[in-house]
Amino acid sequence: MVAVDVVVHKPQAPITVPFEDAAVAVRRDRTVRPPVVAPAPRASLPAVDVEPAPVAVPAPGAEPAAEPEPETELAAVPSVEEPTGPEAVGPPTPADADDERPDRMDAVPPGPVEVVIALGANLGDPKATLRAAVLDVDRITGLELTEVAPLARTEAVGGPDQPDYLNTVVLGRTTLAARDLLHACQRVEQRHGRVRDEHWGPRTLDVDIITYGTLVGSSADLELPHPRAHERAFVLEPWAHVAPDAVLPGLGGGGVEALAATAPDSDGIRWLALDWLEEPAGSAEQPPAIEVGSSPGPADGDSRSRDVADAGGFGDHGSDDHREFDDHGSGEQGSGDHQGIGGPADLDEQGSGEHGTSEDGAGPDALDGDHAGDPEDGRAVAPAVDGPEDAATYPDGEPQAGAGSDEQTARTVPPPPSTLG
Ligand SMILES: Nc1ncnc2c1ncn2[C@@H]1O[C@H](COP(=O)(O)OP(=O)(O)OP(=O)(O)O)[C@@H](O)[C@H]1O
Ligand SMILES: Nc1nc2c(c(=O)[nH]1)N=C(CO)CN2
Repeated sequence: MVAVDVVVHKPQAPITVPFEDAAVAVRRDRTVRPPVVAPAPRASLPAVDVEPAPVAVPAPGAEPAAEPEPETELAAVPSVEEPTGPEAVGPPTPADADDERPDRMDAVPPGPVEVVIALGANLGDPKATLRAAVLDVDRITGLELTEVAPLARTEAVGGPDQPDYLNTVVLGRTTLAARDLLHACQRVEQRHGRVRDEHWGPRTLDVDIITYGTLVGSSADLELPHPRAHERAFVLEPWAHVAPDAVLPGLGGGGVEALAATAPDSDGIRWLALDWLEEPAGSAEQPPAIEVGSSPGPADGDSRSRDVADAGGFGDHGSDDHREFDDHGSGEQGSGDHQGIGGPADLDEQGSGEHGTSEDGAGPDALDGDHAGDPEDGRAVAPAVDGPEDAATYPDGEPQAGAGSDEQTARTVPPPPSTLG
């Protein structure tokens, strides 16, 4: 506590009546403050018409302004940047970690914000899970997917010994606040039996928000961009295929294509598959919509095995035929014309890029002939990723449980993938 006592003695005051001393005492300390004002209510959904107050964004390189002394406990109204504008916010404050007050992660954006979401799985039937999960993510109220990246088979990074992962990313636009999007993604994880028990351990499904517009910020439960995205080829590589010009904002950020090439795990990208969203016939059950606006409840182990992955389940966006997705054109973040995905002709036209030759995975005999490239010219192949019944084959000939059955001869560089919407 800081306090001060001031005493003023006025024995020589020009007063005609005699007196000994006149003293005035003033005591001031900082514990007495104006009454506390209740925090602002949390932005609720789908109140997209609520305009958050802008937050001053320092110019790049500028010294942060000195913090003014807070006058009350009123929580600052959070801000979300324009999708294209710069945003820089400081590290989390103690308040972020200590309480549930709204922060910028709760701000409902004034307009749609472009987002990138990464999905990964290495337990159960990862391919089927990811297909279903993409549909589930697409059905999140307040989120519209625009692109689905190729499916990448990737060596596990960190954690215990575990099977390879299948990874992909989806691009979209959302009118949700960042934290509401996180909760919706966590509900998708839980639908697929996600249980958090081991750090970087194997999982049926992981859904991470990689970017939310250009928002750079951190709170106790959400950091944007994802703090490890810049060093994860298993995120960057599929992302770069649908948005080669994309830029990852924030510390360590940069051009996604360049980051993908230099990421420590770039050699762990075994292959990429194009037409992986195609579902075997006879699984057209429509999943319920993912609701948003509340925190996900505890994981429900019974909910994981729904077989929902019919391409028609993309709500209003698509149809059963992935080629129709292509015809809808790519989103702003996407990469243009990519008709006829998965066919060898497309691959020949577009070349095989840096991963063109075959060195790991099964031999060409293991591939569906419709999708295999020409093994003689060393070009990339775009594998069919059809049924889980296909035998997994690895360089050492040993099947592995985790990443399913989508093997091929090479790490591949396919043409751009499915476009939704
Ligand atoms: N951008 C983000 N996307 C998803 N979760 C995030 C993000 N930032 C922070 N988190 C928090 O991270 C917590 C742990 O997430 P999770 O268990 O998926 O981590 P992980 O997948 O094992 O590791 P990693 O975060 O390295 O991918 C979540 O409960 C969530 O609150
Ligand atoms: N290849 C790969 N490795 C990982 C992944 C992942 O999705 N793919 N996720 C992790 C924790 O999120 C840790 N390691």
